[in-house]
Amino acid sequence: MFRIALVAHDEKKAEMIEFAKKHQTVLSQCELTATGTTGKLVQQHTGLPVTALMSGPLGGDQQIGSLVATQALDMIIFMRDPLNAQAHEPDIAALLRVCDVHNVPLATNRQSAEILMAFVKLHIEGSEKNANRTS
Ligand SMILES: O=C(CO)COP(=O)(O)O
Repeated sequence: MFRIALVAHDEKKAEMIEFAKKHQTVLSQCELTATGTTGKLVQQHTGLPVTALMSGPLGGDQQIGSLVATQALDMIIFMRDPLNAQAHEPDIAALLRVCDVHNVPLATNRQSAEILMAFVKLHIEGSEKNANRTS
């Protein structure tokens, strides 16, 4: 099962919700973790179970980073706001860095996120086909 983290800055929360709704079927077959507010919103709007950690500015990005460092996540969908400065910029930079350190796929915009979702979908469909063949 893919372990995916969802993170969205305030200006990108609506886009994250729309993204989660669009990919609800695929995401329902994944284990979802998120920063606090993103997680609550995705859960509210989709009904998907999401483990919501601390809010980003309060340490949520660092918690996601620690999951990356311990190989507890397979990919991160991070809808970043490139136009507004964030108070917790150092935490964000650290999260991006730790993904590169551990070679964990990280999408920081919608189109990259779509490509990662297409990969996850293909993978899930492939596993289902294999399961049907062997059963
Ligand atoms: O700030 C964030 C990522 O840097 C996101 O945090 P929230 O999901 O709690 O808004």
